[in-house]
Amino acid sequence: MQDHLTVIKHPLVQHKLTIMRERDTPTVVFRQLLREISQLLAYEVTDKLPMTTKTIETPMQEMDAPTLAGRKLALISILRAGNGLLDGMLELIPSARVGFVGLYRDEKTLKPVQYYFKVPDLLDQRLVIVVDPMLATGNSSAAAVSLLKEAGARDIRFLCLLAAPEGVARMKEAHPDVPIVTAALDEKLNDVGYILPGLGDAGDRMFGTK
Ligand SMILES: O=P(O)(O)OC[C@H]1O[C@H](OP(=O)(O)OP(=O)(O)O)[C@H](O)[C@@H]1O
Ligand SMILES: O=c1cc[nH]c(=O)[nH]1
Ligand SMILES: [Mg+2]
Repeated sequence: MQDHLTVIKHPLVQHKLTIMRERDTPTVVFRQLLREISQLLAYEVTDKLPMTTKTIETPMQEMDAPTLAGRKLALISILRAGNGLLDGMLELIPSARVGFVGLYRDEKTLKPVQYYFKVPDLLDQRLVIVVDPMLATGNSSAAAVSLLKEAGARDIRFLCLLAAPEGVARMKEAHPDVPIVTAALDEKLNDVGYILPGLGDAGDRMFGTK
């Protein structure tokens, strides 16, 4: 990936995102749409994976056919809301190793509080895709990426659903080497750190909490 920020404008992504944003969309629909969008976003965030060929036999003849070069992959979910993106991506990439970074935002300071960290080994040899639907201040994603770098990760991409300009700037400053893929770049944060127009609290909408 070359660009620091890639916004996926595919009609299916944008249509599903609009339904997710609507206040009255129920949890069951929100969750299903996040799963579907994650698979469309996975397509983009895994582009340019190294390929090789192998010789196969079709029913008609032998051919040299393209196949993944076996690059090791790790999907890292920032708990809790990251799990909504993770589930769909795992359906597409079932062999990926999976890690979890448990973080929540302190409502007053907007700083992340860590409560869990468990990641696959050999992170330095893997493409590491960090997933979290919301990039707001960027404090959570920047902290998660720092922890992953401390654990050895070198080739990292960040996948989210909505990004605020403030969060993109924060990530660019802290981790200019980490490309971001998102379905939308929204306008701004409100004075308590929520994305506008946004979709509200992704974790709450996904899990039916308040
Ligand atoms: O960019 P930031 O300002 O750090 O905000 C984004 C973070 O906030 C949300 O998590 P939250 O703290 O609500 O935890 P949850 O996933 O458990 O709901 C979201 O899923 C991100 O992790
Ligand atoms: O708008 C926001 C900001 C942070 N976390 C969310 O879930 N939503
Ligand atoms: Mg939340």
